[in-house]
Order: sequence, then structure tokens, then C-alpha cells
Amino acid sequence: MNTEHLKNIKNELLSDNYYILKKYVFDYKMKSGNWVTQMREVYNRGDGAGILLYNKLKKTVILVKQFRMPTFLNDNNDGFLVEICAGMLDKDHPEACIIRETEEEVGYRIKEVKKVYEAYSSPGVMTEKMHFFIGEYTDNMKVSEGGGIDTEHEDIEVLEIPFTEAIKMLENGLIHDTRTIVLLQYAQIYNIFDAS
Ligand SMILES: Nc1nc2c(ncn2[C@@H]2O[C@H](COP(=O)(O)OP(=O)(O)O[C@H]3O[C@H](CO)[C@@H](O)[C@H](O)[C@@H]3O)[C@@H](O)[C@H]2O)c(=O)[nH]1
Ligand SMILES: [Mg+2]
Repeated sequence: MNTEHLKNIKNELLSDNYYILKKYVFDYKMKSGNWVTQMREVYNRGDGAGILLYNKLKKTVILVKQFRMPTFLNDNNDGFLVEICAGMLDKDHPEACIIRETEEEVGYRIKEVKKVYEAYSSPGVMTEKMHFFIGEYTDNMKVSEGGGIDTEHEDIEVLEIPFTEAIKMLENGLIHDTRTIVLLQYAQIYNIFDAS
């Protein structure tokens, strides 16, 4: 860790109601060499993983649709969002997390995943780092209907759609989740349906 541009880092807990929100006050050395005191509120809810599930034979992908309160509060009509399957690591290894989430949310027991990116979700405010995966599924990997964990009130609709339809949704501005846009574009750029 390189801290020559930082000193006097102090933090104060603002909320640990569910995850952790802290206020950080620190001295930061600007490019000019001047030191300034900055304050940032930082939300820590751990790291996450997401996956684009694709079936080469059927040329389909699996996405999920679920209610997201923060989007409802900011311009997303009924608050439902189409997303990749994703979850929080809960101290799991990213691969193990995304294999677990795939079964919980969409009902497929997959074995192999490929990591494609690692990126901060919202670097100005959250500590969260997202691990991005792609993974192949086939019909015989289906073990349940998915839908999420009832006791956690997860209410997930599983959408299995042709990749071409997902791309049309992207082009028509119907996908409003950055992680989903990233992985659909990854699939386009690297032509994952044709790659061996
Ligand atoms: N009671 C309560 N439950 C919560 C709260 N926040 C989340 N949960 C519960 O925590 C679980 C989170 O489910 P996951 O599938 O593990 O996470 P996710 O919400 O899909 O998160 C994924 O997408 C996020 C982007 O919106 C990512 O931030 C995250 O890393 C991950 O990839 C859900 O059961 C949800 O109800 C809260 O404030 N209160
Ligand atoms: Mg989830």
C-alpha cells in the first residue's frame, strides 16, 4: 500500500445498521504538493460477483429481473431491473460465490466459470469490488426453478432469452445495470458464442 499522498486518516462510524457506513477525514497531498483535508463517506458492504450465463447450443443467455429499491428512488418507473445473476461474496471465494448464486437465483448447477474482469462498482462512494464472470450452462445442468432465497425475501424472475434479443434490449436502452451492459458487450466483442 502506497500512502505517501495520505496522512492522518481518521474514521467515524455513521451506521452499522445492516452494512457499514463510515465518515473518513484525511489529509491528501495534491499534485501541486499542497496538503488539503478531505472528507468522504464510504459504504462498505463487501465485494460482489456477477456472471453472464450463456448456452452455445441454444444461443441464449440467462438474465434476472428483480425489484431494486434504489433504482425506484431514482427514475426507474416500477423499480424492476434486468441484470446478470449476481451476489455478494459473504466471505466466499469469488468463483465459489458465483457458482452458489447461479444455483440459488437461476437454478443451474454449473461447474466451470471464466473470470473476465475485476472492477470497482462505484469508486467514489463504495468499497465494493465486482468480480465478473462468464459461464456456459446447458439444459441438463438445471436442478431447480431458482428465484432466490425465500427467507431473504428474494423474488427473482429468471429470463432465458436469445442473445440477439438481449443485444436488442441493450441497443434500445432497456438495460440499466452497468454490470449487465459490461458483460453483454464482452460477449459481443469476444464473440463468445462462436469461440471454441
Ligand atoms: N434486511 C436487509 N437485507 C438486505 C439489505 N441489503 C441487502 N439485503 C439482502 O441481502 C441479500 C443480497 O443478495 P445477493 O444476491 O447476495 O446480492 P445482490 O443484492 O444481488 O447484490 C449483487 O448486486 C449488487 C448490485 O446491485 C452488487 O452491489 C453486489 O455486489 C452483488 O453483485 C438479499 O437477500 C437482500 O434481501 C438490507 O439493507 N437489509
Ligand atoms: Mg443477487
